[in-house]
Formats: sequence, C-alpha cells, structure tokens
Amino acid sequence: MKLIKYPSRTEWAEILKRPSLDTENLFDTVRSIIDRVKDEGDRAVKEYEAVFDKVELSNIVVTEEEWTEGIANVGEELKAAITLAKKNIETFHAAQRFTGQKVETMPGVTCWQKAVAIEKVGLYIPGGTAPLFSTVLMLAVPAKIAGCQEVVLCTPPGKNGKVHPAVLFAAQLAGVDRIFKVGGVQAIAAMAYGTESVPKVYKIFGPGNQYVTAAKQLVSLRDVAIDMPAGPSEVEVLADASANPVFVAADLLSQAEHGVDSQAMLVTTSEDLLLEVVEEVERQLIELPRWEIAAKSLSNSKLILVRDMKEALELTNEYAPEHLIVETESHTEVAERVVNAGSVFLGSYSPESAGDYASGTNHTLPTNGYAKAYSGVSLDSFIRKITFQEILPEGIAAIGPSIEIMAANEQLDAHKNAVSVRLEKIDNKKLK
Ligand SMILES: NC(=O)c1ccc[n+]([C@@H]2O[C@H](COP(=O)([O-])OP(=O)(O)OC[C@H]3O[C@@H](n4cnc5c(N)ncnc54)[C@H](O)[C@@H]3O)[C@@H](O)[C@H]2O)c1
Ligand SMILES: N[C@H](CO)Cc1c[nH]c[nH+]1
Ligand SMILES: [Zn+2]
Repeated sequence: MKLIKYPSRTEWAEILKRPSLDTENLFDTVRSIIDRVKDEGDRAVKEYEAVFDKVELSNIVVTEEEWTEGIANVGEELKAAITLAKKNIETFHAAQRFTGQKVETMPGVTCWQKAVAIEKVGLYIPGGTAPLFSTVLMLAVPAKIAGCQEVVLCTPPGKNGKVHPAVLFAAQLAGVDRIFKVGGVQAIAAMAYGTESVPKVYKIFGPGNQYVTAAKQLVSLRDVAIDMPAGPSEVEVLADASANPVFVAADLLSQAEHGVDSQAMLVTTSEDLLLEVVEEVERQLIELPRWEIAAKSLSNSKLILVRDMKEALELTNEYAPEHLIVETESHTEVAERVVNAGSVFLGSYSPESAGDYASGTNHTLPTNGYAKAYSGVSLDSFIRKITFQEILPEGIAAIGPSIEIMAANEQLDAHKNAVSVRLEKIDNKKLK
C-alpha cells in the first residue's frame, strides 16, 4: 500500500486513479466477442465458455434436475443465512415502492405517473473467482417486487460445468425463472441480442470484472438498457484518531480480496492511526486464504494522510467511492457532507460486509467514480414511470392559447392546429 502524506491538490488526480486494464485493447477484445455471439448465438457462447471458463458444454441451460440436485447440496445453515438476508433485502426494497400522486396543474388538467415493471430482465452473477450468490438476492429480489415478468440469470459455470449450488438456491428463493451457464462478455451479449437458448432482455443488471463492465457499456450504446457500470469493488475508509485500526484494516481487506483490480483507500487525519492500520493489514493479510489476490489489489491501494476533516471530505467527494465507511467521532455530521458515494456505512459497527450480504441495502453499486452521477441498484432500476394526463374541455381552454402561441413560434403549425380545432369546438358549443 502506498503511504501518501499531505498531498497537494495538483496530485489528487493521480492519487485517485483506479487500476485499469489497457482500455483500447479491452474494448477491442470485448467488441469482437459481442459481435460473434450476436452473429453465431449458442455456438459462439459455447466456444467462449471453453476458452475462458475452461468448460465444454453441450447445453447451456440449467435443467430442472440440475437445479434440484444442486439445491440439495446446500447445507441448512447456509440456507437459513441466505433466507435471513433475503428477508432484509426484501423489507428495504419493498419500502421503496413508488406511490404516484395525481396532480392538477390547472383546473381541468390532471397529470400523474404510474410505475410499471420492465417486462424482461437479465441478471449477471459474477463467478470468475468467487460464486457471488449474494448478488442473486440483490438483483432478483427487487426484480420480483417490481413485478418483472421474465427474470433470467447468467453466471459462469465451475470447471465441472455446473452452477454453484448456493446460486441455484438463492435463485429459487428469489423467484428467478431461468438460469444459463454463461459468464463474462458472452453472457452480456447473449442477453442483449438473444441466442437459440438465451432470451433477449430489455435491461441487463449486475456487477462484474472489467470485461463484463465494458461489455455492458458497449451493448448499452444502442441495443439494451443497463443498470450502471458496476465494476471492480472499491472501499474508502474515512477515519480519525478515534477509529479502531483492527476494524479499519479488516474493512480494507474485505474489498481488496475481491479481485486484483479492486481498490481500498484510507483517508485519515491521524498519522498514528495510519501507521497502526499498516501493521494491522500486514498481520491480517497473511491469515487470508485469498491473500495473493488481496496483496495484489493492495498494491493499487493508498493510505492518505490529510490536514483536516474538511480536506478529507473534499478528497472523498472527488474520489466518489463505491463504498464509504465513516469511522470518525462525529460520523453523522461528517456523513451529512458526503455528496459522492455509492453506499455509506456509519460508525465502528457498520462494516461494509453488512451491506454486501444482509443489512438490506443493495450491493450492486457504481464504481470507477461513476457514483458522481449514478445510483446503485434499487427498486427504481426495475421500473419505468409512465406519465399520464387527462385534460377536460375547461383544461384545454385554459392552456390551449399558450400552446398555440408556443407552437406558432416554434414554426410547428400542425401542433398549433391540434389545439385550435378543439378550442373552436368549445367556442362553438358556448355560442349555441
Ligand atoms: N460494483 C459492484 O457492485 C460489484 C459487486 C460484486 C462484485 N463486483 C466485482 O465483480 C468482479 C467479479 O469478477 P470475476 O472475474 O470474479 O467474475 P466475472 O463473472 O465478472 O468474470 C468472469 C468472466 O470474465 C471473463 N474473462 C476473464 N478473462 C477474460 C479475458 N482475458 N478476455 C475476455 N473475457 C475474460 C470470462 O468469461 C469469465 O467467465 C470483481 O471485480 C468484483 O470486485 C462488483
Ligand atoms: N462488495 C461487492 C460489491 O462491490 C459485493 C459482494 C458480494 N459478495 C461479497 N461482496
Ligand atoms: Zn464485497
């Protein structure tokens, strides 16, 4: 981890850079995979599964038997944990239901919005280095609450050609309709364009590595909607001298272990804390089964000492982390001043892992600074709001003359006419 003391503002851009693959080549590679899947369907999908996931598949559909057999391998303890998490995620997302109000903008002019679920959605569940069955809940639970009619899921199979049993269990619990053994770019392309097996969907959701994220961005340019760019995980801990270095180190490592391109940052006003965290990270790292991945990702990570909390917050808002843990004396006050972050965790007993699994919030969040403009997945991500209006004769009489003047000035006479013919009818009735 790089230790940086009192950086000047001119250094910020360099310090806050995310680790990334060579973008030029990344997009070229991804584009060529998408094109082949679009043209050749299942055949190309199977070929890419052999290349990237090292598995020869005769059928990419998870059958009823595979589903049942897989679920039977999930232990009761894990089932109970997943069930508890699902309940909290459901409670939090159900509370986000939209209740549109009818608004009378003028007498006789009523406008309102109605939430309507996206009919066909595709969920991507990462599985390159860890089977993220928690992500199934994060995506399928709000999809079902929203009322999506067709919920399909793609995830990379293991080397045995099977989907992880806990992914199958979570999918069944949350109400997923169909599962396909497809990962990476080929999964995104299959859901964007459809293949013989995988249906084309209207919107694709889910996190993934840089290949998956680039694929989502490319297909969304023209052909399908996506939730947001949810790439390699990030966490920033914003801490002062009151923070517990053991907790801080554990939180940094919890995201560092996701992948070699994850990033963990500490921004602190306390040099003592910073030094204690360095020692603690080293101590905890060697105990981790995924220490090699975490160690690589820590080489992208920074511990930054700043002059005061004002500067800490400015740096944080510029970084716009996916996750922000605030471990300071007055965390409520500090949190009030956070404007750019995906999900914020307050106080010593709110580890980021809680949001990853079971507190109820969604863990599919914008990375790479996109938190400046995007929200994480929520119930809203699965609906559209259609506007309605009903205008009575007295309403068109009230707004019609203004519409006529505006349309005439935009030189759009047909628009004006659509109002004029109605106003004339109303006038004629009055004359009679
Ligand atoms: N932002 C979020 O909300 C969020 C949530 C959970 C996980 N994540 C991130 O998701 C990622 C999961 O990554 P992962 O790799 O474990 O799983 P993944 O499922 O995203 O990617 C695995 C797939 O990548 C493809 N791939 C690998 N190397 C490739 C190459 N050279 N060319 C083309 N395709 C290639 C393969 O098809 C493989 O199936 C991690 O970076 C993690 O941090 C983010
Ligand atoms: N931290 C990830 C989001 O960046 C989500 C996750 C799933 N499992 C564990 N963590
Ligand atoms: Zn995580």
